[in-house]
Amino acid sequence: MKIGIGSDHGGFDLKEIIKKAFKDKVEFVDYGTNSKDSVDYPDFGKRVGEAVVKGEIDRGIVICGTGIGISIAANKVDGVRCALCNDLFLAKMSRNHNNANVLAMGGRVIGDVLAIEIVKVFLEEEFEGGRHAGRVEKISKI
Ligand SMILES: O=C(CO)[C@H](O)[C@H](O)[C@H](O)COP(=O)(O)O
Repeated sequence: MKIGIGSDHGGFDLKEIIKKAFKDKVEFVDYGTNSKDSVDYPDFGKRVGEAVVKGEIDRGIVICGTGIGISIAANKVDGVRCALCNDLFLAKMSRNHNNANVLAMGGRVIGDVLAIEIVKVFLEEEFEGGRHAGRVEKISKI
């Protein structure tokens, strides 16, 4: 699976940890940032969101300090369903019910071990379709 990943300075450390943890299982495309120097999270949410919609990557992961700003930015890209998941249940539901194509997390909110488990769930869980398909379709028409 080809995963795009991006962060601002608040998510940079966690981005690097996620890349290292999944390096044998996942092909990552890193959309930056590349250091802890202060940057603006909308730039990275946009890059990853656009890459998903263009089909350059299968799914995206975006990380800022809280996960809030970068998820809002990614969701501005038409076709993106970015879910801010700072726990395992939300990560599972984001795939099963919402067919989320981008995962957002807060690098200043959750620990490394939990974040790795969240990514694992996000990558493994599938969309259930059925009654959820029409709802997701309605989202795309908004
Ligand atoms: O959490 C964020 C936005 O929702 C970002 O990570 C920002 O970095 C956060 O707003 C804090 O910014 P700062 O410039 O590092 O204080």
